[in-house]
Amino acid sequence: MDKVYIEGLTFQATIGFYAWEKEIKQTLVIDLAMGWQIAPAAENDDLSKTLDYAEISEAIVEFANANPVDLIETLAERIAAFLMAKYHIPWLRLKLMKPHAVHNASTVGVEIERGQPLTGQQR
Ligand SMILES: Nc1nc2c(c(=O)[nH]1)N=C([C@H](O)[C@@H](O)CO)CN2
Repeated sequence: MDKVYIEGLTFQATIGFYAWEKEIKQTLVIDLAMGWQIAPAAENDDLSKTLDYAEISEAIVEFANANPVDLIETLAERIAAFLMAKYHIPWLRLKLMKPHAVHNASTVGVEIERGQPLTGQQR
């Protein structure tokens, strides 16, 4: 299956279970792989036939800031559902990290896979 990637998308958002976390913004980092048939875009050299990683990166940051939640699990699920619906993405793997949450860990996070990978016939 072909994929379009965004790795290390780093941004600030309000996220966290504790009251003090609702008053600040914290760093989040996303790695995202999206199943997509890239041949039509390549054949026509046409951005409109693929997933625009620049547009999607902006959409993720806007969505995260418009939808503050407690848990990174909740944000990961909501971003996945939002992207799949808006961009008709059949399958994605999303890793959401909160690097400064645990002082003696380099990062913490969740990783989810949603949807169905494209089969050979759909490629
Ligand atoms: N599995 C999770 N564990 C924790 C989360 C979370 O979102 N998922 N969040 C917190 C706090 O918000 C933490 O980041 C503050 O130190 C704790 N554990």
